[in-house]
Amino acid sequence: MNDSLTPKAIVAALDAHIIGQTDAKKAVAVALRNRWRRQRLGADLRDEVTPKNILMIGPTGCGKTEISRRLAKLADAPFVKVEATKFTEVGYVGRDVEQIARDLVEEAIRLEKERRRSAVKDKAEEAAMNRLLDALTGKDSSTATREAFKQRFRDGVLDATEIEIELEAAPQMPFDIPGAGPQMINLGEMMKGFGGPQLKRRKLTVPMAWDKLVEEEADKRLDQDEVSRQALADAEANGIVFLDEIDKIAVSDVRGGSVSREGVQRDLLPLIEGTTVATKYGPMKTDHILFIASGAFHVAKPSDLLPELQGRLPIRVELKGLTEDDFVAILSDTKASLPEQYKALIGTEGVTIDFTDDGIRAVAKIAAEVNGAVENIGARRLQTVMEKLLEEVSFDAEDRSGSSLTIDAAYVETQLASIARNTDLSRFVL
Ligand SMILES: Nc1ncnc2c1ncn2[C@@H]1O[C@H](COP(=O)(O)OP(=O)(O)OP(=O)(O)O)[C@@H](O)[C@H]1O
Repeated sequence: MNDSLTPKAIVAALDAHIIGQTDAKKAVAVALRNRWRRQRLGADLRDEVTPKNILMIGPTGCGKTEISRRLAKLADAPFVKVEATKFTEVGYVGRDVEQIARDLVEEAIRLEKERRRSAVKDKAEEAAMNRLLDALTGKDSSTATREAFKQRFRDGVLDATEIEIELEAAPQMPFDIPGAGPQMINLGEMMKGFGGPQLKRRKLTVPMAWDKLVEEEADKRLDQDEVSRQALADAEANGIVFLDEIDKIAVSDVRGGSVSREGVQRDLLPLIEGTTVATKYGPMKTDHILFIASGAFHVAKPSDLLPELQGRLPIRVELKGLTEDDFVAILSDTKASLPEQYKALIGTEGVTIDFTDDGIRAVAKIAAEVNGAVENIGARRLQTVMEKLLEEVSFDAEDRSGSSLTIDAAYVETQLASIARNTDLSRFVL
């Protein structure tokens, strides 16, 4: 992990994307830094220090997932999000929770491959280009023809052309056998025993074929054993699991369903306390995974969770519901904010859109109003409101090329006010 990721630096980096919620940002920042600190301890003490897992309490759409996801990205750490309620569904068997660890390893594998692909990029691209030219011009084509096609490819002339290429078939079965884990059949590996991996012909556009070929050529050049080993270690030491809706498996009453909910808590416990899960890359220890559990806790309270589980989530942070002013800040002060995204997207069609300050304020006001009148879904409301606001322009942007549009309070009013003020309608539309 990067030495410069001090708690202050982490909070500052999160501030660029998430408005407010300082307590939660500080808690995750310290948790991440503690991992860095632990790596610097002597071996005997290092094993004793377990992560101080976090319980985030706050209404929906206020930034719980976003903070955790951004933290993982910052740390380049494997991250998975799981809904705790998923395990209360019909057909659930206790060991399904182990799938969380397996998913984390898969994510670590993806990250590890991504890191290593850049090292073999040049060689992979060279080989991919040869295969692409074989497909476009035939294996026996002259150097001049190949060079000409290479140039056309680079100039984007072939972007809409479709070609057939041979790719390795997916290396494993497309479905998991519940609980099978390590015994999962790896078709790619099996086929190697029968003279190489299975190939499959696929028809793709040239740019898509290029991406697939580069990926395949890069993977061929990676030491798969080394990738697995490193990814497993990465998941064990740096993995972050976000357990959403933990409040929904707390037992606040004795009515139906509570047994299974308590059962899920019991099943989750070993994972959080530290156990070894069999994965197809080898056994994985879960002791040092950081768990961030989250829930609104409108009905159940944290004290309704099993005491053992409460003990494993010692850091409690409360996140606040977002106000109209927060919405203004989210729209104006975050990196790659929604208005910026729409501006750039519509800009590709030659239409310039600009948001005025009062336009932004009007969007924030309507989002807050609809949240109050219909259902409070937090900052997610901004997405639905913005989408509706720009629906018309998004649809016919190509006819407006060269024009510009100023989105001020008056424009927002005309587009949205009638929907926003009509509760029944906004229930469906916004
Ligand atoms: N404080 C905030 N600042 C900026 N954007 C926010 C904030 N809170 C939420 N958002 C945006 O709203 C969306 C939903 O937020 P998020 O996924 O973090 O919700 P959540 O609190 O985890 O809710 P849930 O428990 O329902 O999953 C995301 O796109 C996120 O970027």
